[in-house]
Formats: sequence, structure tokens, C-alpha cells
Amino acid sequence: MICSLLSQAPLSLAYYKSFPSTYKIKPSAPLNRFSPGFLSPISTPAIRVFCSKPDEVGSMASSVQNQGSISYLTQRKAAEVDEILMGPLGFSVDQLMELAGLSVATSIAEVYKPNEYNRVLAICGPGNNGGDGLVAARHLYHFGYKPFVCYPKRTQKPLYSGLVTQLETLPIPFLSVDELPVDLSKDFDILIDAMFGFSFHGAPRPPFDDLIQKLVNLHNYEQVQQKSPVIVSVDIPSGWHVEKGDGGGEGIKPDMLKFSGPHHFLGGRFVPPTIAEKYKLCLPQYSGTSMCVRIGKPPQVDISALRENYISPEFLEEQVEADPLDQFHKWFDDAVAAGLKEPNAMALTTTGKDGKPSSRMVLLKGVDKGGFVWYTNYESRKARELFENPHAALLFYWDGLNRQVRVEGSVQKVSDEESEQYFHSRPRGSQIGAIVSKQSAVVPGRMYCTSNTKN
Ligand SMILES: NC(=O)C1=CN([C@@H]2O[C@H](COP(=O)(O)OP(=O)(O)OC[C@H]3O[C@@H](n4cnc5c(N)ncnc54)[C@H](OP(=O)(O)O)[C@@H]3O)[C@@H](O)[C@H]2O)[C@@H](O)CC1
Ligand SMILES: Cc1cc2nc3c(=O)[nH]c(=O)nc-3n(C[C@H](O)[C@H](O)[C@H](O)COP(=O)(O)O)c2cc1C
Ligand SMILES: Cc1ncc(COP(=O)(O)O)c(C=O)c1O
Ligand SMILES: [K+]
Repeated sequence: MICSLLSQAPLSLAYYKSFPSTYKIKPSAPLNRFSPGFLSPISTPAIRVFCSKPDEVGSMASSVQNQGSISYLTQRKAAEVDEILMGPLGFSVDQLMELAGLSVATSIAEVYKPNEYNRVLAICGPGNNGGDGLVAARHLYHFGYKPFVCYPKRTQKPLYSGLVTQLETLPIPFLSVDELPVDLSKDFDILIDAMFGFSFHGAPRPPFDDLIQKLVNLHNYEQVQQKSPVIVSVDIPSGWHVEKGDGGGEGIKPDMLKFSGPHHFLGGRFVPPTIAEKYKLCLPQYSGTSMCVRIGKPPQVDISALRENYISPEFLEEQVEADPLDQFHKWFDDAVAAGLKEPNAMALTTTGKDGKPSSRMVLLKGVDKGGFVWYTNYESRKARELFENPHAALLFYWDGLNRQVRVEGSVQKVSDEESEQYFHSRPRGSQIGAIVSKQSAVVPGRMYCTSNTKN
């Protein structure tokens, strides 16, 4: 259920009614230009990443360069990078493994939600790739998944026995190879292939030969089954030649970390500039606080199949504040406490005299009994429409909380003093931007700017 608060004069709560109707909006203007007020949409060119050699596989330290193509590190160079990181650059293997395992877990959580893909089997090999799998299993447990671990060749080093102890105390069950079902598709939703990374060589030895075969076989089961588990390969698909890839085409076909497939993530947001320079790594832009970044083709999605299962605590009419503004404050505080990004972002819809509505995002800068306050340019399109028709609707949507607030009402300008005060509270760059950019106007090019407007 989405909880929905509709504030009008008087403010009231709105309930959903469900009836069979669909609408289609035909954009009346071509959707081919950036909206002028969007937060620096093109200040830094996005790195376009695509794979120039789809049959090849790079290590986790693969780099992005040559205007958008991926370049690869050889097996020797990847190992060399490890040695430098863990030698003169002072990193410990524990540290790098923790970062790698956390990146794997967060990438999985980004794509496969725990309410749909809950049962995870991490198949871990004897080396550091296996260690990445052990760390990922621990994080996934805390993210709400139910992980199992198959770790048939345990390495007797304190790092690994520590990781095993951490998992056992959660508790995460360890399964022997014999305990695994022949067909993994029924018991697991996600299979983490953390058997081998860049130090793999030759043909896989037992018991990993059979384990790899179990993952390969999944594609045969897939034909008779509707849903089969997804395979997430850490660093490289185990069994693939580290530099030549899946030569015979008979290896594991992972769903994540697969060049031709939909989900390929690159970690490495810790690589110091000295390494990046030495190996000519042109690292991608990581966003926010993410340790890894999606690269390659964006996933193809069936829009009609996108669906969330909204699970919210019960919300009864008697729990609703008598004054919708009080309810708004409560929910706003919840949105802030939940750590949502820009909880004050709201869609503002205006309609000019032509009766055609237009919406855009603005930031709420204050709210009290007098109304909801935002700031904008008095010469913008929305300002013109509000001049023609001083009525507007606001919409807040707090993803994660499954709540929206709808506000409808009449609009007035705040006082000049209040406007001035807000303007002077803004960072210098925003002030300059507001002065030189003519909001809502098409900019003929990057070389042009005007100086006749002011927010
Ligand atoms: N770069 C980074 O930033 C970071 C890298 N990290 C991770 O480390 C990974 C590299 O780790 P790694 O060097 O320990 O090697 P890995 O591939 O796990 O396996 C070696 C083991 O497999 C065995 N083995 C080999 N071939 C075999 C075969 N045919 N059949 C059977 N066994 C075989 C081999 O045994 P051996 O042949 O030596 O007897 C040895 O025991 C890397 O891919 C990444 O995931 C992160 O943890 C930290 C940050
Ligand atoms: C998250 C977000 C917040 C925004 N906040 C504001 C704002 O507070 N004031 C504003 O004038 N524009 C803001 N913008 C830009 C507007 O969405 C819009 O592009 C711009 O105001 C021009 O709109 P108009 O041509 O319909 O008048 C924001 C954009 C985004 C994506
Ligand atoms: C055009 C414009 N004006 C105003 C704002 C509000 O920004 P600030 O919080 O810097 O005042 C934004 C934010 O995105 C904006 O894009
Ligand atoms: K692997």
C-alpha cells in the first residue's frame, strides 16, 4: 500500500480507488533537450563504457579508457597491481577483500531484491576470490538475504578462519559438496561464483570441476523451468581462461559480471592515483558513496513487468493527525530519519491560461500554516503559468517509505525580503548560476549566457 496524504483547503486524506483505466500521454514537445535548471546535468561528460571485445574477460582492476572502451589487464599485470597495493602502498589483503566482498554484496542488492531473491549460495574457492565470496555472504546476511556457503577447500590462514568464524556465528550454514542438490535451481535464488579469480590456470581440479559443471548445467534446467537462479560471478566466471575468456563457449554464463549480459559492475573505488597512472587506468565515475559502478550496456527492462511489493506497517485513520500539516511534519521527519536523498524534493505542477499542465521538481525550503515555500526564477515558465493561473499542485514521493503527499492550493509570492534572504543564503556558485542563466530558456550552446535574469 502507498500511504497518500492530500492537502487541500481544507487539507484532507485521499484514498486510492482502483478501476480499470489506463492513460497515455503524448508529449506535445519533442523530448530532446535538457531542462535548463537541472543540477549540472552536463558539467562533466559521462564516461560511456562499452566492451570492445565481448568474448574477453578482464580482472576486477580492468580499466576504462580510449573514449569509452574497456581496456584489460593481463593476468600478470593484475597480480602485479595486487602486489604493489599490498606492498609499498600499505594495503592489507583483509582490507581489499572486505572492500571487494562488500562491493559484490551491494551490487547484488542493487539488482536482486531480497524479497524476491532470498536464498543465496556462495561457492567459495581456496584463494582470495573465495575470500571475496565469504565476505559477500556476511554482508548479504545483514542486508536481509539468507546465505549458505559451500567452501570445500578451506585455507588454514587466520584471515580465512576468521571469516569462517564470523559466518558461523551469525549463523550462516556451511554445506559440503555432497550436501548440495544435483540441481541447484530449486533451492537457491542467487548463486555466487567465487571459486577462482585471476590466479586460475589450467583445467579446474576436483571438486571445483563438478561445481562449475553444476552452474553450467543450470542453463539446461532453465529451458524446462520458469525461474532459475541467477549466477553472480566475482571478478571472472570460474573456469574461464583469465585472458581469453570462455573460449569454447561451454563455460558458466553469469547473469552478473557478464559482458554480453545485463549486469556488469566494476569495483575498485580505492585505487590510488599512482596505480591508475602507472597502469593507465581511466577509472569510471563512481556516484554517491558507492564502492562500485555499473558498466556496460544498461539492462533491458520490460517496463510493464516492473512491480514492487509495497510492504508498509498498518496505517489507520485514527492514527492520522487531525491537522494534515502535523501529519506532513511527522512523515517529513520520518523521511529525513530514513536517510532519503533530498526528502524536500517535490514535483510542482502548474497550468497556464492554455489549461495545459506542466510539472518539474523544486525544493521545499519551508513549511508552516501559511503554506509550502519554494524558490524559483520569476521569469521562468512556471512563474509565467502561476501569473496566469495562481493555483498549483505539489507532490512528494518518499521511496522506501511507500508514502506520497499531495498538496493542492493557491499560490502567492513571498515578500521581496524573504526572497533576498534566501538568495543570499545560497552558495556563491548557485547565486552566480541563478543570475547568469535565463531559466526555462533554450541555451543556444555552451558558449552563450545571458546576464539579465535573477532568481
Ligand atoms: N586485485 C584486487 O584489488 C583484489 C583481488 N581480490 C580477489 O583476489 C582474486 C585473486 O586471488 P588469488 O590470487 O588468491 O587467486 P584465486 O583466483 O582466488 O585462486 C587461487 C587458488 O585457486 C587455485 N587454483 C588455480 N587454478 C586452479 C585449478 N585449475 N583448479 C583448482 N584450483 C586452482 C590455486 O591453487 P594452486 O594452483 O596455486 O595450487 C589457489 O589456491 C581476485 O580475482 C579477486 O577476486 C580481492 O580479494 C582483494 C582485492
Ligand atoms: C531535484 C531538483 C530540485 C530542483 N529544485 C529547484 C528549485 O528549488 N527551484 C527551481 O527554480 N528549480 C529547481 N529545479 C529545476 C526545475 O526542475 C526546472 O528544471 C527549472 O526550474 C525550470 O522549470 P520551468 O521551465 O518549468 O519553469 C530542480 C530540479 C531538480 C531535479
Ligand atoms: C534552478 C534551481 N534553483 C534553485 C534550486 C534550489 O537550490 P538551493 O538549495 O541551492 O537553493 C535548485 C536545486 O536544484 C535549482 O536547480
Ligand atoms: K569467480
